[in-house]
Amino acid sequence: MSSAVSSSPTSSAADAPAMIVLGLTGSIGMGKSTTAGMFRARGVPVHDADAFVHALYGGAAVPLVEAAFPGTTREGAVDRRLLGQRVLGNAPALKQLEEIVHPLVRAGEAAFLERARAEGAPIVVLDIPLLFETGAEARVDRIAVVTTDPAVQRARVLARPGMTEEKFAQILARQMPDVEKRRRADYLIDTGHGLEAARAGVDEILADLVRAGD
Ligand SMILES: CC(C)(COP(=O)(O)OP(=O)(O)OC[C@H]1O[C@@H](n2cnc3c(N)ncnc32)[C@H](O)[C@@H]1O)[C@@H](O)C(=O)NCCC(=O)NCCS
Ligand SMILES: Nc1ncnc2c1ncn2[C@@H]1O[C@H](COP(=O)(O)OP(=O)(O)OP(=O)(O)O)[C@@H](O)[C@H]1O
Repeated sequence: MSSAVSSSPTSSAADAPAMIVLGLTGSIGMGKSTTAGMFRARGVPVHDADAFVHALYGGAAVPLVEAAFPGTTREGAVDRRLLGQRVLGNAPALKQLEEIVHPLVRAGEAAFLERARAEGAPIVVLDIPLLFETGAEARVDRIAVVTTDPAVQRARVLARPGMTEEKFAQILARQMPDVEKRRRADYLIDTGHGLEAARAGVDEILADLVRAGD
């Protein structure tokens, strides 16, 4: 794990204590959600962009998605399998979907940050799969990249129900390569050595952030 950090945490109000925003990212199957859960278990508020999208697909995004991709919603909810079939491997369609979804995710993230600030949280985590790809670096103070060996990643992803080699390749093609993400990270969490090792990594990061906030 690298502890090299350059920027200092920022605060929206001059008299309020600074809240440190940690960006958490990683490619498909690297263990991002599991690691985000470890931050949550330590009492750190987490905003999970993938989970937020999934929730939107049972609410605000449904009419927008149905209008753009007719036949991909069922009984008032987006069918992610059908939608995935429509957009994965079709770059313009995926871009169109991202243009619908990403502003809603940004708004949800802003509301989350506002709530966390009001509650006086010292540290929060933004779990953003496309952190580097969408320029979200500018919205976080530090970046942790969840990573492991590509063979482990591959085995994990292909073990998922409904996952195929083709779908995996299509998603990977839309994500910045892991090696580049690692290069840009302030911290690395390797999920290839079990849950305890990853938890220890999470605790080291939190200790470092607490020092940075002092
Ligand atoms: C294509 C969809 C319907 C597939 O749904 P499904 O439940 O099968 O997959 P899930 O959402 O769990 O994502 C699987 C993996 O793909 C990654 N991923 C999702 N969307 C994208 C994307 N636009 N570009 C690159 N990777 C993506 C996720 O981070 C995750 O690692 C869904 O991922 C989606 O709606 N994506 C577009 C919205 C988006 O950009 N989400 C990313 C976070 S804001
Ligand atoms: N530290 C760890 N030790 C062992 N297994 C792990 C660890 N972290 C994650 N895993 C396993 O790896 C798999 C993928 O994890 P997870 O769902 O958290 O990945 P993800 O990066 O959020 O995936 P996606 O981006 O595709 O949603 C799961 O089966 C999970 O149990």
